[in-house]
Amino acid sequence: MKTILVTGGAGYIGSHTVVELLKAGYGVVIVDNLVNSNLAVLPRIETICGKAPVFVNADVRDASAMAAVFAAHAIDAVIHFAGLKAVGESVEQPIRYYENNVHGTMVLCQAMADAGVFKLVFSSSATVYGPDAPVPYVETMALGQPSSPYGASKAMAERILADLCVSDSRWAIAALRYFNPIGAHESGLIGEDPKGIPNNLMPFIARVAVGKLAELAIFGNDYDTPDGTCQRDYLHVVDLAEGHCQSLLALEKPGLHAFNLGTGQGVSVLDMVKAFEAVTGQPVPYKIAPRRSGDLPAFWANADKAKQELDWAAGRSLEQMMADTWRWQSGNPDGFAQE
Ligand SMILES: NC(=O)c1ccc[n+]([C@@H]2O[C@H](COP(=O)([O-])OP(=O)(O)OC[C@H]3O[C@@H](n4cnc5c(N)ncnc54)[C@H](O)[C@@H]3O)[C@@H](O)[C@H]2O)c1
Ligand SMILES: O=c1ccn([C@@H]2O[C@H](COP(=O)(O)OP(=O)(O)O[C@H]3O[C@H](CO)[C@@H](O)[C@H](O)[C@H]3O)[C@@H](O)[C@H]2O)c(=O)[nH]1
Repeated sequence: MKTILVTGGAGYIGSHTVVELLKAGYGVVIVDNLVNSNLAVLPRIETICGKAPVFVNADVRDASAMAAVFAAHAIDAVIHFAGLKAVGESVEQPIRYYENNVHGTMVLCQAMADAGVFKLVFSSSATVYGPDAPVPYVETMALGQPSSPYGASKAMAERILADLCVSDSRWAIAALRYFNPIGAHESGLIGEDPKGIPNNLMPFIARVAVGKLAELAIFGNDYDTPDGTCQRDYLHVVDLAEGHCQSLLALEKPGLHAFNLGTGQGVSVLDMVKAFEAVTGQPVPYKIAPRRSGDLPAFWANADKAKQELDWAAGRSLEQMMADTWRWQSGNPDGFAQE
């Protein structure tokens, strides 16, 4: 049985990926400092899978703690989710973001090399293409100039990982560029649980529908898009989790391999509201508000490379994303905090 170290495995995408890894027969060791997650996710993972991951409460920037993890467990590969992800917060706290996302990745990689582990799957983002890239984004495009420290931290980490691969041919790294993951596990037991008022569209819609927030503000309806609202490539978080399992197979080839993980379809903010209402029957009151600084009008993936090289495609429908989001939100109105 292969054992995967999952940093940030208590978080939103990490927890769904841990479920898919356990189901696929991997052993899992989670390292998470719980800065944006809750221990209550662990028994829920065990309920879904019938088995539990090992959990280590540690920070990936803590070199001695990471050395201890590699000494205690025979790790075959690492999936590195641990990072901070709020775009607006990163503009206010750039050093905290670079320190966590860039320095954290460097400490992890050094610990891996010291332990003789050279297979890594890295959580990157569509934002690395930068604001000027033509749509759809394709992996052959150069990294752009992301406009936020968060986006820049992901692009910097990718550059460092590319340099590592040049320095030592034992490294095999997949940089997975996620588009907009939404939805929840179909069990309704785990899902996205942002602290405070959500920044992202889907959890905001879900909190309006469950009565925790009064109305959605749609940030701009005067973009040059079919209905004037921004378009994004929303994919089901379980499809994304499966993409991580598939990408582990790509780690047989040395070097840095970038993959877009998205559906290839752009969906507008208004279409998201309509789809949620149609699937759940819950009204989502909204108002049109000014544009949000830094938002791009529209972007989506060319996901052909993942299909060809990973045999992966985002197959779950928008309807399923909405139904699963609502099952999670309505069954857990206070997220994991109620436990
Ligand atoms: N959710 C998205 O829309 C999205 C899009 C593109 C990329 N990503 C990236 O994917 C990864 C996972 O995102 P998510 O949505 O699951 O976020 P999340 O905040 O739910 O999960 C991140 C996890 O990492 C942990 N963590 C953060 N810093 C840590 C550190 N220094 N040491 C140990 N643990 C630490 C947090 O406690 C949390 O459990 C992040 O790197 C994020 O930047 C997310
Ligand atoms: O209350 C809200 C929240 C969002 N939006 C709009 O909804 C769309 C999607 O916004 P959001 O869910 O915040 O996603 P993005 O801004 O596309 O950013 C996400 O997707 C990027 C690409 O993967 C990642 O880099 C980011 O971390 C992640 O937050 C945008 O047009 C927003 O203007 C609203 O109208 N109202």
